[in-house]
Amino acid sequence: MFKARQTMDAPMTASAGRSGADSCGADISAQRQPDDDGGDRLEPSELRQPDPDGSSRQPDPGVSGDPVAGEREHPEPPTIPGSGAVEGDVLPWPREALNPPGTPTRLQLTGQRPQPSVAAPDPGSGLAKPTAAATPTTDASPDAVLVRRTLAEIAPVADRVTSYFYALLFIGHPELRPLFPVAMDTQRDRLLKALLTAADHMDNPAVLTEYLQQLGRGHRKYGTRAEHYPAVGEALLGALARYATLSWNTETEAAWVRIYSRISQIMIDAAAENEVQAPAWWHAEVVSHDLRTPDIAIVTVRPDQPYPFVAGQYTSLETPWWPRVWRQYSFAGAPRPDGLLSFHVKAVPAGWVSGALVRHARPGDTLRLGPPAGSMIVDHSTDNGLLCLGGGTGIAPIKALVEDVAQHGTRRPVEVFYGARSDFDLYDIDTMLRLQNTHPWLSVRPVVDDRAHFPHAVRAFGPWDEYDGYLSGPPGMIRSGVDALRGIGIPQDRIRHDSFEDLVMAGR
Ligand SMILES: NC(=O)C1=CN([C@@H]2O[C@H](COP(=O)(O)OP(=O)(O)OC[C@H]3O[C@@H](n4cnc5c(N)ncnc54)[C@H](O)[C@@H]3O)[C@@H](O)[C@H]2O)C=CC1
Repeated sequence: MFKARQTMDAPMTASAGRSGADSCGADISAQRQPDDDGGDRLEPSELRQPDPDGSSRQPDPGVSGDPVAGEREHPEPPTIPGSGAVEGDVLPWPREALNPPGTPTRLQLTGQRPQPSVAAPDPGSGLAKPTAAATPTTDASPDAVLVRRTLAEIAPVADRVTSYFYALLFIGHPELRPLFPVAMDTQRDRLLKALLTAADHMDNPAVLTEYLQQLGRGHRKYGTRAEHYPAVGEALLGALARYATLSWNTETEAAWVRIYSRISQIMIDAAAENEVQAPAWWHAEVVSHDLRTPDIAIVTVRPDQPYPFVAGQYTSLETPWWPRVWRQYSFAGAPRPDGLLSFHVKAVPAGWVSGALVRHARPGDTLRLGPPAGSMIVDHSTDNGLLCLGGGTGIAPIKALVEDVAQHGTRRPVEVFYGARSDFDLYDIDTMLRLQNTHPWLSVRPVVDDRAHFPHAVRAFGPWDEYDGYLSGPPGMIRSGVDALRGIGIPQDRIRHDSFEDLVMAGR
């Protein structure tokens, strides 16, 4: 172990030094919100809410405990959005389709209807589980075989590994504790999960590198500096050695040191490169708050400096009420000339950030935004149509994709299926139908379905062989949507959606 620890200092390279010198770690305390004094030592129940505008507004009364893992808010990669159309564009589906565009399709599912697909494990739960490729195969590298053996061994005790990892980290390096949220209960495994997920995919360098670069850039907003990485590596190896007793030996430890050195170096380099191009975070003032249902708000903000992004991407967002608790939201529109950004936020049960954004944010409040991320963007190198499935607030990036196609002025058919559990939940249908009226190449089909069969509605339409798929919504809908789109003939490599883990696993 000692040897391993020494070896893990390797990532401290020239670029690492650059990164550390003036990184946001120093700035973050300057940016800390008024309520943040000593906050990281408080338990959630002790939290006092700030009152940034002097009013008595308080965060979500429904918040009794911890942030919920499912709060995207956006499935976070463990811690990855003028028309030239001519009227009369021919849309490649039969006109005898069930309902005309714009008419809600009600799925009266019977025995004859498509059955729900078998859901894959929830990527949001537990540590990185060894994937199909975790089974040693002849083409897996020797290090990958060793690393996956460890992952398989610790999977059943994931919670304990996580607790031990953070205990080691914070006891050995208390100076790192303030970089993490006050309440770690559901956030705590994001870092570890990211590392283990990366390790599990070490034989897929293209995907791994892109993922880690994004992770490295994204960590700048937390105040992460290059010199923090060895401490994390020590805690990682300490936790693995403690719980993978059967597979842990010198050889395995050396393999983990090599992979962690690679992981951390890619993250450090990406952060250093990004530092000269972009701020670690942006401040953004809420300029409008449109409560569409009691639980869903469209929040529009004005960043304090230009915010470059591409339609289909998402960002991380921190409210003044819950410092260092970040959640991800997709941009609900393509970049616009006035620079404003909109987000669709649904207050989920016990959702700290979502509750605060829906129930307490008001014009004049200031949020923080992390860098843009995500690769669910329009492929402009093809003329293929876009088959888009947006479930619930997952319609937000789909709207951005539609605006993007419109801005490019191409005549590509775009077919949007907008799924919701009830008519009431189709909170943005008017906007989507307005877009449909403006753009002849666009069709919007609301699908009201509360039995999780929504993605299979596409089967009744088509043909879809000249379409690319874009999926956005709850993780289960994405998984079921991938199955449905593959079932109607769209190859995997033409199906786009967020979530690194889903992408990697589906790509094997
Ligand atoms: N707000 C944002 O910017 C974005 C949000 N998301 C995600 O979208 C989700 C939206 O949640 P809600 O609005 O509550 O959606 P919801 O739970 O009400 O579901 C929306 C639609 O998806 C269907 N569905 C749900 N689970 C399914 C499953 N397992 N298989 C097949 N179909 C399923 C439902 O039947 C419904 O038609 C959240 O998970 C959020 O993280 C995704 C992208 C962007």
